[in-house]
Amino acid sequence: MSDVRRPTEGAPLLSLKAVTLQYKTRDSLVTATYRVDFQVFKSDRYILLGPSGCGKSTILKAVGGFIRPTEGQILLNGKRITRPGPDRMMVFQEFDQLAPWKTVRENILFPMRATGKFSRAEAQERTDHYIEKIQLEKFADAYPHTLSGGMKQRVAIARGMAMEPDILLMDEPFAALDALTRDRMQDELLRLWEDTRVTLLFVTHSISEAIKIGNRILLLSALPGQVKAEIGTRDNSFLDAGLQAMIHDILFSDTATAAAAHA
Ligand SMILES: Nc1ncnc2c1ncn2[C@@H]1O[C@H](COP(=O)(O)OP(=O)(O)OP(=O)(O)O)[C@@H](O)[C@H]1O
Repeated sequence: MSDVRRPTEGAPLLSLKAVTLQYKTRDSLVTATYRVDFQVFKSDRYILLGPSGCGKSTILKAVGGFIRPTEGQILLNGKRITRPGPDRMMVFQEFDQLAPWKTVRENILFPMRATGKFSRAEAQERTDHYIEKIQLEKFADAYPHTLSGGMKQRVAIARGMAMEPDILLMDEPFAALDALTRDRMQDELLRLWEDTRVTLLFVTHSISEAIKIGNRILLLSALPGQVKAEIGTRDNSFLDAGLQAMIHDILFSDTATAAAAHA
């Protein structure tokens, strides 16, 4: 498959500028990320990679508009994010993210109609298109509890993509799947991306998944998450053991590293 690199021109779609994210509880203050900077361009498959608890999901929640930075700015298309919106769809790790009382078809259709972004006819057409893309035609009228974990994740991805968001936020969407299904789902996501060129912001703590899915990878340090490096990948770089070793070294070294490039 062809790779999309960071465009050398044009404004970024998403910018995080010195973003500090904190959780304040009655008796504690957790700093999840400290002054994180990065930019995502249209059609990037941008990966947030780092050890457990380094604030990856918290960054995704902040881009989703669910929490506000204590310090810094998050801009989408040059505008500050202040609340959730249909321009940012989310796919979670959990299999229970679909509405259990709605069929596959209704789950995919619902956000398109609820937000009024698409007419009834357009929404129906887009639903059929995505059901075909994820090869669940036979399950279009099935309820989520009758689907496997992988099938549910395909529906959640189709629902997100069908909305044509500016950016699709994916929080370890394949982490709860068995290794074989996970591998297939990664291939399927890349196929869907080829069709849609949707911008992805994808969280994982798997180095191999990051290299396979991403065209750009942000490496974060342990809590509080700080940027250690940013790496660009190339076609078939998931076969590149050297890249895996380099990422491992950067992630687990003590010193912060300046942005690294993998030509
Ligand atoms: N609602 C919350 N209240 C208080 N602290 C929280 C809350 N959610 C997360 N945290 C803390 O913020 C830090 C970052 O959590 P976050 O879930 O963003 O990490 P992560 O990198 O996504 O981890 P993982 O890879 O394990 O999912 C952790 O120390 C976590 O305990």
